[in-house]
Amino acid sequence: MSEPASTYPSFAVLLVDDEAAWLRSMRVALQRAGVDHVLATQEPREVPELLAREPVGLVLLDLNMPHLSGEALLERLAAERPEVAVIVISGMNQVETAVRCVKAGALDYYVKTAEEDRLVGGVLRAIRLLELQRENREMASRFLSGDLRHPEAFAGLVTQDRAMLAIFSYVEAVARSPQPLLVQGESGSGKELVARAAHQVSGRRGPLVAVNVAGLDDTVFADTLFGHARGAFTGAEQARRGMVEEAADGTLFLDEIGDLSQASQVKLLRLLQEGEYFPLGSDRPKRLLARVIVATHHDLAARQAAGTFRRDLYYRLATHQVRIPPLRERRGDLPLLLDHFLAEAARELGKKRPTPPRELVPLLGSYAFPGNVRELRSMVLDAVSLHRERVLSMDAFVKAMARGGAAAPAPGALPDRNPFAVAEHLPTIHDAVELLVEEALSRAGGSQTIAARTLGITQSALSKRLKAARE
Ligand SMILES: Nc1ncnc2c1ncn2[C@@H]1O[C@H](COP(=O)(O)OP(=O)(O)OP(=O)(O)O)[C@@H](O)[C@H]1O
Repeated sequence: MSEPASTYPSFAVLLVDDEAAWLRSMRVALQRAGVDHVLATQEPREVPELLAREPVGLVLLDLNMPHLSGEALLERLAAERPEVAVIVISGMNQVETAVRCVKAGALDYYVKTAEEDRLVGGVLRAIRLLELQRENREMASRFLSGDLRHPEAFAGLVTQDRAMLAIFSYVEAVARSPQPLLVQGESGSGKELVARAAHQVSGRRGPLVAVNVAGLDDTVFADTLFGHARGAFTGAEQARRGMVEEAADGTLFLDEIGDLSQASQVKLLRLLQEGEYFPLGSDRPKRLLARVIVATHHDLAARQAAGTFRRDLYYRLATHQVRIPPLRERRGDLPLLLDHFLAEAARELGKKRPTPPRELVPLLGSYAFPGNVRELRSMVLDAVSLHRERVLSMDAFVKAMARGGAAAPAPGALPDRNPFAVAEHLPTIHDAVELLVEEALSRAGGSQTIAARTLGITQSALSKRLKAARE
């Protein structure tokens, strides 16, 4: 489906006033505040036809106009186009009129003499509200249909996990929002891939510019993001564009945001709040034209609660957020990912794709994967590079798991419900252990190594137990 190029908001704002000078100044003020799509008319009678032709989501309506009064038009719009929001702008500061307008369906009421900033602030708040409502509706319909409009953007993310697919739907639903997107998840879980997909579905024409902000001191952070003017500091012989400018009309992806210093947090907050920034040594502000996506492997809410991450910045960043589940919470993806990485490794190494032994997936399923998908990928690459026979050896995997702290059973492996809760008669401890061992061996395809790992005991302990049971 073809979609319009990215503009903010996703709908047009229509100004209706018989005063040409007010229309002009309001249009400029809104455009300066980043509202790209502004239409204007001096003729209230044209409005219904304009609404039929243009994707208008918000009308700023003057009350006192010749031919058709603002109040009459407001009533007509409320009846015929209830989905279009109306903010009334009146020359009069009359409470009764304001109450009447709000009762008739106006979203808000402003007096024309109010400071322009207040009026623009009110319009921006209304736009934000309408965009959130639109995103909500879109999300609800996507969850119901389960369809992705741009599956190709997510093609690099191999998964059939329901939680992951729901995240893709969400990312699509908020793709056009100018609000930041926060992507959380353990290291190696695919945060950067999700950020890239979000950029791809945003319809933004500019590039995705990625900056890892961990370990950047505040001066380097400011210079990297905002750039500098010529002569801004000793050695600054040339002016330099910052990453914010490089990412114009695209996406600025700030990775490891949880590690940002306090001073840099203030700078980022100001950038997001004001939509403007100053390159170092320059007194000419530049506009933020990029959408910001941030990622972290930390729990940002916990950092905020602990006081290491600014609360105001957290709330700015967290309007839209996703948490990528760790691989151990989506073990159903293991066969698919294994397949994908085996093919990838064989291609990279110029080898024939090896056949994985039957026991490999259960073995991988018993492991916690602290390094998530990245760890699985390198395990597979390592195993394929050592591989000689037709069937892939499990040795490389067993060794890699031991290095990754595999002795402990995988966290999260405990069932949600006690499996004995449904048993009419409880088995004795001896019988329960026998049954457990039998089940683990059957799931491990008879491999004692894997069964022992699943049970959280050493292989020699399992083999002793089996011997004892046979005697
Ligand atoms: N669902 C997936 N399908 C295919 N490959 C994946 C998937 N998830 C992650 N990967 C691979 O795992 C590696 C790590 O992914 P990515 O860089 O997106 O993780 P991250 O969460 O951003 O990690 P970090 O926190 O360390 O920056 C990449 O090589 C990527 O190709």
